[in-house]
Amino acid sequence: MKKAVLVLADGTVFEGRAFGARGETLGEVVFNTSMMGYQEILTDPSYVGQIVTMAYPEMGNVGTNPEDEEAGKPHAVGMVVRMLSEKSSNWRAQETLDAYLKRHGVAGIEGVDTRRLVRHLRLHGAQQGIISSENHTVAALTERARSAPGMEGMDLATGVSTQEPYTFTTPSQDVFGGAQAPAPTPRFDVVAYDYGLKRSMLQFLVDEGCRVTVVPASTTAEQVLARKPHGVFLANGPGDPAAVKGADRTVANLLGKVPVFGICLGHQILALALGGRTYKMKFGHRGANQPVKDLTTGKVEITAQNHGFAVDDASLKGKAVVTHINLNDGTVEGLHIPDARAFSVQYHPESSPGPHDARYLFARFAKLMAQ
Ligand SMILES: NC(=O)CC[C@H](N)C(=O)O
Repeated sequence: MKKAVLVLADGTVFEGRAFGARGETLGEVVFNTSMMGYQEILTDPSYVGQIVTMAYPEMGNVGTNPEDEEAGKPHAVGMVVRMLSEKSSNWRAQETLDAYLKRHGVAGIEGVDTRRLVRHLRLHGAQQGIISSENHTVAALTERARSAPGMEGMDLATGVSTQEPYTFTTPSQDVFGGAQAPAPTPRFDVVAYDYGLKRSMLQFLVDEGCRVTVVPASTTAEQVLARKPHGVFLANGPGDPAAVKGADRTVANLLGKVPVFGICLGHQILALALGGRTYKMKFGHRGANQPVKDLTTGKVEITAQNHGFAVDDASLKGKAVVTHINLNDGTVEGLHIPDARAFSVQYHPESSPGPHDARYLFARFAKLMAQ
């Protein structure tokens, strides 16, 4: 295999071998502690502009398949792994991870001391970096990574959002049982803002009896209200929430008029709509093992997460109730605005990949719409 390097903006170098597409890729280097689900992670549009390091040491052993795609293609711009499994060993596998990334033009590096890399990012923060299998000097690569703009101020959601509205009616799939569960008869019309959404979120909404209309991020509140929806869903997405053009004002104009449920970027935008502030975290939360406490019940959920920004609790000035916190660092994980029939979570109740502890939140949204 061809030699490759990962060079961070602070000049740290990691050597390894190229896999996936050859060449060079630049992005924010982040780490994910999930042991499985690399295909769902790679295809999650929230990873636009990011190179994902998988902390778990062996990747690629179940190959890739058409059902585990969260969007039509991988959105992460690069992948860093300790050991790449050359063989796919799973009844659903259709392509190796290497061939899959090659086909989609995504560069990877394997054989990297990912334990050192993760510790480095944890200590010094997520930062821009380059994977390269071309023979450039480390100094040149460092300089390029150093001068690349960071995530702050980046409106990446508008770029990945759908151009046209569309209807989504597919329920979640039972990959073990083979056939799909029949979709329940729709009871609710839901408008879903696409900031870079994962398909499984829509499937779980359909499972709860929602007829989902997905709309572009730039859709105005008036256009949405004209559809007379029972509820509005704010999806996840890449980049800086504060940079998503007009999103805070749009959501502010929806609050109080229709039930709202937000996930991740959607949660952050909901906070901005209330006049709150979001900030860039040092290295974020990415993985399938983040403990979150529901302050209203005292219950702890193990959650899937993927975010690099967070809501500043103090900036909300009591306009929302903080319902959930992260038990690792105390950051805000959930909000409730009782007067406006709106709630949101920073984590991913659809998981995909990850534990199913929080899937009840889709039912909570349905209950809110039924009232
Ligand atoms: N998954 C998401 O929606 C991520 C939201 C935002 N881009 C962040 O990194 O915090």
